[in-house]
Amino acid sequence: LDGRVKTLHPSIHGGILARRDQEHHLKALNEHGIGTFDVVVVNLYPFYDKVTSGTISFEDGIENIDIGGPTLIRAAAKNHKDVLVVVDHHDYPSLLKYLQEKQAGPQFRRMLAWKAFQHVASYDSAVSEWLWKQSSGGDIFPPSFTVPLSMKSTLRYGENPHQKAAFYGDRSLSLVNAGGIATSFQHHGKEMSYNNYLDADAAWNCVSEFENPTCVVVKHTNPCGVASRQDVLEAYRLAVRADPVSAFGGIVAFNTTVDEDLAKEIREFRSPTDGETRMFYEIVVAPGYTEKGLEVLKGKSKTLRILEAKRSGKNMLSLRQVSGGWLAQESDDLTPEDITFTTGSERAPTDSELSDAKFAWLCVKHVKSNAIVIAKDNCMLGMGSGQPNRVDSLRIAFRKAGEAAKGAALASDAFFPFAWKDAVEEACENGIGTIAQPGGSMRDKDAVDCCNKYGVSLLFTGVRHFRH
Ligand SMILES: NC(=O)c1ncn([C@@H]2O[C@H](COP(=O)(O)O)[C@@H](O)[C@H]2O)c1NC=O
Repeated sequence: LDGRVKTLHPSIHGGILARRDQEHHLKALNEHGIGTFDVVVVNLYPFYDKVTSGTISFEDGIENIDIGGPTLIRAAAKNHKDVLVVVDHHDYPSLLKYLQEKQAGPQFRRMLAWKAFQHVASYDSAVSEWLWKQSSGGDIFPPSFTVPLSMKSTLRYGENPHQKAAFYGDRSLSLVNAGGIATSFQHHGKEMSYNNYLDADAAWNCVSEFENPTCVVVKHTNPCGVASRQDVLEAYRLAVRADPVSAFGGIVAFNTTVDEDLAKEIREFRSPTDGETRMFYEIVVAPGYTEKGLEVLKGKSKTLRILEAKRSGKNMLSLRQVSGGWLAQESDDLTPEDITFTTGSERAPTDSELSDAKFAWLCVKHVKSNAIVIAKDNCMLGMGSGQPNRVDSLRIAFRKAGEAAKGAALASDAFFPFAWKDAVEEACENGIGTIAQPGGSMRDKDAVDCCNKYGVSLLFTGVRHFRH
């Protein structure tokens, strides 16, 4: 059958599966003239590499599904008491040692068997994911699926030092060119911590949204400074100035290559709070570094983590754990280009107000709900995040923005419920120029009336950007 049935034979599988401590098993082998196998080493057809290396026909995909290999592996792993099974070249030295010393303890055998079944499960998950893609017409929610994870590193600790932690890479086919923090390269610095991964991910995803040279500063997964400028040095200074206290110890992300000048600025910039303290960051993330830029950024200190990342992919399946289960959703890929900003107030926004509103809207998407962002001239002036009510988030954003909020744009990640004295009124009283919000509240009209009273332009986006 064109080689489809080579090892699927009783002479082979009998020799692997026969229990050496069972007289009748050995007798049966003898009767059929079958010998025993002590070691099974298998390299499976490279299905993963084949189906991820560009276009491959459905027929070629099918032919690359290994059947004999996994069958050998499973048989040997089941009978690991008598047969050593090796699927990973890293285990060749220990195997060699066994072959020389002719002894392998039960723990070593069980470890090989564990690895064998894990290897086959991961292989099958790729085959199954591929077949789902071929058969589901684009449905990203299979009724069941297996996520192939492999450990990238153990971590010193988790969110807190009393929690053990590790970092796993996801080998799902859909993520093969997905980029993002999980596949970033660390040029320099201390080992990444659990919280570092979360923060770097938030910073990288946010900065990747912007087309113009942009700097995003993240603290505890929230962007606390964002600025876009043709001159990225200026973008960096503005992003830090938005909230220098929070930026201290934060993560700084750029969507442009970091060169010598920018690296010097990152290293030398003094905190705008006192003009003296040199800013300190946990991580710098960028799509690339010039040789000199990297050298300057490394400096004398060994601590600053320097990551080089590729743009995170779109159309991702986003998974999140709850106790006893996982929630799955499409990633939030909407950009301002996908959104119609409809004027709801009597006064339409000026071009620059509309541009401010779009910038604020991009930022607010990355802030934890309830989220409010105040922005002007492609620069975040203040943000309020994670408050259980919108009014508090708004007050925090205004407090951070200060006087600069006058005439600026405010984005709210969800509609204003307009209960009690509402946030809209407070924003208008504070001199905001434009408000962008999804709309959809039963009391949208109150928000419109309020904006008309103050001459504020109000934009409805029709979509919201909750981030829990
Ligand atoms: N005591 C604190 O408030 C505090 N200690 C550490 N952090 C921040 O937590 C993050 C690092 O976490 P870890 O220490 O788990 O690697 C950094 O962003 C660091 O600046 C803190 N949070 C700062 O806002």
